[in-house]
Parts: sequence; C-alpha cells; structure tokens
Amino acid sequence: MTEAPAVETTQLIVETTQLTKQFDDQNAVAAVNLQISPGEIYGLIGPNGAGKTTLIRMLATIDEPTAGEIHIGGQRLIRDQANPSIKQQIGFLPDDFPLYDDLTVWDYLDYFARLYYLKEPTLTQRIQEVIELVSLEDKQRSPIRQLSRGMKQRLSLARTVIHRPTLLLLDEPVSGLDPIARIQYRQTIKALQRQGMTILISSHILSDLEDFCTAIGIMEQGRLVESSQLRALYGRDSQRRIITASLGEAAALQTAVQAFDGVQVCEVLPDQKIGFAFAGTDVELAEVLRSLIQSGHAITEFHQTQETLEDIFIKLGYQKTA
Ligand SMILES: Nc1ncnc2c1ncn2[C@@H]1O[C@H](COP(=O)(O)OP(=O)(O)OP(=O)(O)O)[C@@H](O)[C@H]1O
Repeated sequence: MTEAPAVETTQLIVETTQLTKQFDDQNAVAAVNLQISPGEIYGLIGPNGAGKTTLIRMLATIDEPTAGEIHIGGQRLIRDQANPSIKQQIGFLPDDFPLYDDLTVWDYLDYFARLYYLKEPTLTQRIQEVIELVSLEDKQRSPIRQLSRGMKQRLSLARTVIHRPTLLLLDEPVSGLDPIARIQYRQTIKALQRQGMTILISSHILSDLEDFCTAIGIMEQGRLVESSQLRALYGRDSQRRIITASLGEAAALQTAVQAFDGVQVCEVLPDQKIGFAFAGTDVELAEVLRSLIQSGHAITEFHQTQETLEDIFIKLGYQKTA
C-alpha cells in the first residue's frame, strides 16, 4: 500500500482566538483574532490607547488574558504556567526597556546570553554576531551610559534576539530616533527577517512600516479592525494619482483635466502643479496626455505617484495615528 503524500500546511507563528484583556470595566483588548504567518513583518498601528501594548504583552506571556486563546508556533499558551518552550521562541522588546548603564555593551549581552543558557564557544560567537547585526562593533567595550539613544535602542534589539527567537515582538522600537537612526534600524529589522524571524512591530511611524512590513493590522478601542497583507491593502484601496504641470496657468490646466472621463478629484497643489485621481486604463491615461498637448498645453510634467499608507488609512476612515 502506498502512503498518501503529506499535505504541506503552513503553521501560523501567531494565532489568537477571541483574545481579550479587561482592566477594571474596560476591554483594553476585545476579542482579537490575530493570525501571523512565518516570515511576516506585521505592523500594528492604532491611536494612543488602542490596545497595542496590551496585545503585545499578552503574546509575550507577560500579561495573562482575561479570555481567549494564544497559540505561538502551534503551541497553546497555558494559563498560570511557565510555558518555557514558548518563551524560548519569543524575543520581546518593550517600549521602556531598562539598560544597565555601568555595564559595557559586551558584558550586558554576555549577561543576557547566560540567562538563556548559552555556553562557550557559542556564547562568544553569538555575542559577536548580534553586535555586528546592530553595528556596535566600535562600542563593544564602552559602558552603556556613553551610548547615544539610537545606539541604546539597537543594543536593546541585540539583547532581544540573542537567543535566536523565532518570533520577535517589538513595541514602538523606533520612537525618538532621528531619521538616520531609523534607516539603520529598518535595515536591521529586514536583516532579522532574512534570518528567518517573524516580526510583530507596533509603531506610529507609518512611513517606516510601509518600507518593511508585509502585513498591517489596525487597532481601535481594543478591536483589530483591519488585518491584511500590505499588497492587498494597496490593491484594494489605492487609486492611481497623477501629478501634472504646464508652463501656463494652473487653473487653466485644472479645467482642461477635469473635462476627461475617469478624472475624479482634481486639485491645484501648493506648487502650482495639478494632482488628480484617475480611474481609467493606461490607454485612457495616455489619451489624456495626448489631448492636453494637442490642445496647446505646454506640459512640463506628467507622472504617477503611489498613495502612501497614511493616505490609505485616512481614506479607510481610521483615525490618523502619526
Ligand atoms: N495596567 C493597566 N491598568 C489599567 N488600564 C490599563 C493598563 N494598561 C493599559 N491600560 C488601558 O488599556 C488601554 C490600552 O492601552 P495600551 O497601552 O495597550 O494602548 P496602546 O495602543 O499601546 O497605546 P500607545 O500607542 O499610547 O502606546 C488604555 O485605555 C489604557 O489606559
């Protein structure tokens, strides 16, 4: 008898069912069904008080749910128990991570590596790896108090991944960082994903999230009101937007553009360019440009822009988070 071929199933890394956390008489997290697949970078957004930190803390096994279930890597989190094999899979970076100012970068990482029972020769090798990952090679013998805020954030991240977790939970890791430091941080997150980690990250900085997230969840008043692949979100709700300009009066160009079928919102932008949403095909768009030129408009610019994540959220009617 031949055996049936094994059906390959993708095990979710995070799965919650009706997950709820109540504080006093308020549901900080209300019946959340969250699913995160392996290799995702899942961005969690929502206004202050929406429940993001509370949700992440429950996934990190720091806080107990009031109701509902959590599965991490297919294993169910058992209430009131230590859940060591689940904890081993998780790296959690809270928004207010304390550092020990007097320790050097190396000694700090060494301390945490030993808490995870790392032993030589793996211990030294792993510390070197994470120091390289967060580009702190020059500072490895410096006391933590001498690091900049950005360096301290990167050190916290190094500590969080020292035991090679499969799931990384990052609660607003880039808050307070300058743009250069955020770029560096984004590169590190992408490197961790390439190494096979699944990442859940909360942030108010949507431009960062759209750079590296593969999926987005939106929380409002404890509920997960949206959860989808970033590409699907763009495909579903994004509209093509065209920017054009001419040597003539912006108002004259606006009037001409508005006359075409498929032009939906046409406005004069602060720099005297014209911006409009277009619902037609590429052929119809090419016709708009040809007709404008034929009717004497000296067009200097005509190109398409992608709506940002923030544009999409505002259009979906969610509260602006940034
Ligand atoms: N320990 C607590 N005791 C009582 N209420 C709490 C506690 N922790 C959180 N809350 C409440 O739960 C709700 C959700 O808070 P939470 O910190 O999870 O939101 P958040 O989305 O992370 O907000 P932010 O973007 O400001 O970090 C808020 O109304 C908050 O006041």
